[in-house]
Amino acid sequence: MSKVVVFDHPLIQHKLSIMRDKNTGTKEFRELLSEIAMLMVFEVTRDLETKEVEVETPITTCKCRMLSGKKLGIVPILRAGLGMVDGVINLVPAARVGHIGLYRDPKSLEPVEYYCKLPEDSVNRELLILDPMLATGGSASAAINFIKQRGCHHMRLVNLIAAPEGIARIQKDHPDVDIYVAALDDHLNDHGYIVPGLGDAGDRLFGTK
Ligand SMILES: O=P(O)(O)OC[C@H]1O[C@H](OP(=O)(O)OP(=O)(O)O)[C@H](O)[C@@H]1O
Ligand SMILES: O=c1cc[nH]c(=O)[nH]1
Ligand SMILES: [Mg+2]
Repeated sequence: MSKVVVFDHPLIQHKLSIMRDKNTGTKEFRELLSEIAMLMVFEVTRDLETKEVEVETPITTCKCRMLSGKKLGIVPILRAGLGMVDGVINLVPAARVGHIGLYRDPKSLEPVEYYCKLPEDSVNRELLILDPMLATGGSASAAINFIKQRGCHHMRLVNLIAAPEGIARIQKDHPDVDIYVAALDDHLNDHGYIVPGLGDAGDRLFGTK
């Protein structure tokens, strides 16, 4: 069963509250999403493997620790997931970036694929799938399917806000994928939007509405 980790750090919660406010404009929304993504990835990567290495400082040699496990890759789900890339790259500059293009059909709420390009060596990487919103879970589940079809089986899902419906969908379809969120909201409305949520993340990020 997927583990669900909710980050209740005061800085994350403060910034997310500003993002939820309907009066927050595109510039601030974009900056906050990037900042929260950076704070989240700090915790998401807490259990990465390290190994002991010897380092020569200007004073002496000492035993230190450095990353030793799988290299990381990040996979934003377009469009809104793009807003989390910079924040993550700031902390993990060597990560390769793949893209999955999906939009949710407004009537059926089913995901429609329009792009998928993953790094060639994704199979050997631990992938962080980025999307601010986990609503019905249809988009994230489809994205995970694409990734698994390409032979990658090590991934984590990182969302800003999740609805219980989305969590249940991922736990059913992909019990091997852990989910990291900044907030677990109440429910979905009749249009499939998260309540209370923050509205349409892609439109708020790119100012398209
Ligand atoms: O869990 P689901 O019910 O599938 O909904 C979540 C999806 O909806 C949003 O994308 P959207 O379809 O609005 O595309 P956009 O990012 O291009 O705006 C969001 O960024 C997720 O990808
Ligand atoms: O609340 C929601 C649900 C899906 N996509 C969004 O951008 N917001
Ligand atoms: Mg959208």
